[in-house]
Amino acid sequence: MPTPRLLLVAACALIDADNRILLTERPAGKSLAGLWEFPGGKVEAGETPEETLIRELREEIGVETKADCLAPLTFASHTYEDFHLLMPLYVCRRFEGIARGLEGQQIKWVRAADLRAYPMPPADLPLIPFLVDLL
Ligand SMILES: Nc1nc2c([nH]c(=O)n2[C@@H]2O[C@H](COP(=O)(O)OP(=O)(O)OP(=O)(O)O)[C@@H](O)[C@H]2O)c(=O)[nH]1
Repeated sequence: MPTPRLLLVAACALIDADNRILLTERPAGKSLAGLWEFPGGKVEAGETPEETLIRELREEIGVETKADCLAPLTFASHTYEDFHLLMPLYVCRRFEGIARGLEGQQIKWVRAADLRAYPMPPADLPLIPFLVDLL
């Protein structure tokens, strides 16, 4: 079996003053619909992962942040059917704005210990212990 193409996606664990993490629900019609994920998206040509996250946080949930406020935590490396996902996970505690689902998606602030109650894409499951340790 040939190795599927590599897809670079940047994701962010946004953390509020109560140490809760923001999850967003993948909308109906998309792949992995209904699963809860970290905000983020594909790194487009000419973007750094930090630029991707600043753009996606603005577009998806109306939150403003800066590259300085994005700290690398860990990454996911997972083979899906059509691609191999490489997904750096950043942590961000400093942001402006009140997060809301600007694309019609549900959002939830979740304690690290409760993350497993939310069905997540398989690539995300190995990331949970890093957040539990951090928080
Ligand atoms: N943003 C984000 N994407 C994730 C996570 N976990 C995970 O497997 N992914 C995958 O990474 C890709 C993110 O791409 P995207 O979110 O920009 O893509 P998209 O909305 O166009 O989705 P689509 O290409 O499935 O239609 C998706 O295939 C998604 O399933 C996560 O925690 N956050």
